[in-house]
Amino acid sequence: MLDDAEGFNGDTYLKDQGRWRSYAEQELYPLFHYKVHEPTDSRAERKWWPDYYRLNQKFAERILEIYKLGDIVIIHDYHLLLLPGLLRQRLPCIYIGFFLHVPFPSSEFLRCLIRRKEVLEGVLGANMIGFQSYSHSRHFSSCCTRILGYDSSATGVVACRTRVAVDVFPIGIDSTAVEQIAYGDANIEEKMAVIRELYAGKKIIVGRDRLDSMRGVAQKLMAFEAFLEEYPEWRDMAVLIQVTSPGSLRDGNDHSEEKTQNRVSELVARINGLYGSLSFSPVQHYPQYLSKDEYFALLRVADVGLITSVRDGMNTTSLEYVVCQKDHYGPLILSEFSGTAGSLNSAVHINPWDTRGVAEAIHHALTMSPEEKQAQHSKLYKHVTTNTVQEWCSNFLNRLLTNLSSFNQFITTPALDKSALLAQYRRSKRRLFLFDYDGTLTPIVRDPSAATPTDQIIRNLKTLVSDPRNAVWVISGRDQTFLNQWMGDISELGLSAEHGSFVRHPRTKRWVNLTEKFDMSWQADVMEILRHYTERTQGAHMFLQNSILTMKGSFIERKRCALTWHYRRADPEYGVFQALKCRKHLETTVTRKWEIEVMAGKANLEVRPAFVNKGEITKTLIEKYGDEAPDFVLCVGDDSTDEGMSCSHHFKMAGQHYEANQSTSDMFRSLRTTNLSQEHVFSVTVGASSKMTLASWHLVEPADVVSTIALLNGMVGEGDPAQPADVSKIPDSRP
Ligand SMILES: O=P(O)(O)OC[C@H]1O[C@H](O[C@H]2O[C@H](CO)[C@@H](O)[C@H](O)[C@H]2O)[C@H](O)[C@@H](O)[C@@H]1O
Repeated sequence: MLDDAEGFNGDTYLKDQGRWRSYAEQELYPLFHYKVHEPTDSRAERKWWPDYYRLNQKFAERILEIYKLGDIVIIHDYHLLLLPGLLRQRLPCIYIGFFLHVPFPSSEFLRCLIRRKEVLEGVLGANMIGFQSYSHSRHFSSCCTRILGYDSSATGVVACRTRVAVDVFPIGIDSTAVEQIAYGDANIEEKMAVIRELYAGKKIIVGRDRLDSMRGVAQKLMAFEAFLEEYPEWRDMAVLIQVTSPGSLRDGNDHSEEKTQNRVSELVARINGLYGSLSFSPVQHYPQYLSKDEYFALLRVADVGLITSVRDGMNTTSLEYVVCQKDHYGPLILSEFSGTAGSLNSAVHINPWDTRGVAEAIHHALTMSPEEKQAQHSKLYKHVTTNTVQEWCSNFLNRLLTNLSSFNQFITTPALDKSALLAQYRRSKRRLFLFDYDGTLTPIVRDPSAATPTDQIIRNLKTLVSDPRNAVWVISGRDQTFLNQWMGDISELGLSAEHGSFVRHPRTKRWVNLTEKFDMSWQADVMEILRHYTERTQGAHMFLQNSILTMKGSFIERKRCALTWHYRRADPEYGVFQALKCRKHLETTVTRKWEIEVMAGKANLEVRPAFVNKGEITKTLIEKYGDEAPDFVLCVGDDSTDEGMSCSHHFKMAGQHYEANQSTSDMFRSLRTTNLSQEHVFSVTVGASSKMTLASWHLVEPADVVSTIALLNGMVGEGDPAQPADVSKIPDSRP
């Protein structure tokens, strides 16, 4: 990536430190603050990206040198977004917590980043990702769904093989240290006296910001100008002391920092020209760094603190201001776009874009009664001194440890032990195979009719059924027509359609309808509700995995008995939202009237008679063996409707009913109480090892299921994943 031919040798690295930060500060930082730069030929971006990658790689290399098993790595901020992924590649079991100090933008903004995918995948290498505020965490999860196609919620993202926790940790300051410095230094008192003397008889409004466009200094000045215009009584009575420290590289590559600087100077000159005199300028602008003494003196002497940032992660000045006002109770005016706004509820909240509104807020702050100021301040002070940075550290660590221990102990399902499976297969005489279809024998794709079995699957199923010791069943939610069309020719294969509603026994052509006597009038009521949601859950153009997809919207699959409402082709987040509403609607109306059940499948809701399910059919098949129980059972499924399939027998034994929300420990304990000998049963879920399941084993994807069958058939190399023939067959990674 970087070599001497490019002119990068060790010395240059050391001298040219700024280049390592270029990508983070000129691309990520502005974009994370909702700022897109002017169109460019993207040459600079292409130059910065390798440096950014290399920087992250260097950190990874150094960590790997000193890492010991069990160590926890905590990574901070946007300079190191790739580091979690780089570490995870080398050490799959490493524990990583990541915290982002700046905002995280909505997917509409992140999409503008050329390297959006790499950045998201990189940070998803962590076990837990922390954000300053709920909206940032929600945006992140939504980006993972909309840009990477992963399943996500406000609390986590399921990335390929594992669940990454997402949480909110608003950061605090070391309030004790700030208080000790601000109140324990005679120099500060001296400086305060000087400022007070300079502005004797005047109210002091203080602003201290970095000079970049995100800090809203121009907005602040415009609001101050409006304040002097609207409230002439304050013209000689109030001064705005604004200190702006120079920004870093961060304002993008469109010279906007320079523009902000010019705009600020113009505004200062205009306000002082309009409302100042020879003896007094209402805006005192200091474009410089402040010493610690000066900074704390200014915060202590202020009558009002004014923060108008248009976007920031956590505004520490606002927190320090609160500590410094413990004997003066100056109100804090705080932008609602500041990361601290969510925590500092008692501040005077403003919208920096509402110039007149901010002017009014300044007047209000200056005219508050002493009691009101004190009451407001004491709430702010309590918050800042309770939610300190120390508190933040322990919260972050505790939550990370909880997440790590729950992943490790309860959720992780081991990969299928294929040698144990093969050994038991070879020594057994009565073998039962139960396969789900969608997501198990074939990958999940966007269009149900495109999920057809490959030649390898058919060949392997045929070989499997040809052994008289094997009873092989496909137990699916699909209807008879579909199963007949694609697997009907394998006469030795048992088929169960629509979640156990219809059964075709091996070596028969006839389908038995188990719902024959069931009143089907419920379908009309359910259809009406499903139509209502179909009409309201339309399609969208969506960006997924680097291509634009036209999502046609939700639709109803009408089977002979069951009705399935599919929302995979709707906007992913809106589809989930509508499905929740639809499910609730069904469960508070039709399921009370009829003996029917609503199941949440993969991007679908299915409604079918309550007495048929995959568990029931499994139970019947096992019971048929009577005293001669099968000595080999392989049961493979991928979604919640299959969970009942792998455990029906032991739940009967335990006299319990399986509840989807039953705690994991209960579920696994129950699994061990089956009446079939445990070493004869292989219940396998297809998906991540971190998936909540009753199964004892997992395989990552349908291709692994096929290769496992091939292994039992002695057809090694037969189970290689099929190449998708057309775009409709490209697996959809969302569950
Ligand atoms: O029990 P299964 O064999 O797993 O069948 C469950 C449902 O699968 C089908 O829908 C699902 O797979 C589609 C193709 O990959 C996918 O587009 C859809 O989003 C999934 O929900 C099928 O259409 C349903 O009838 C089955 O009940």
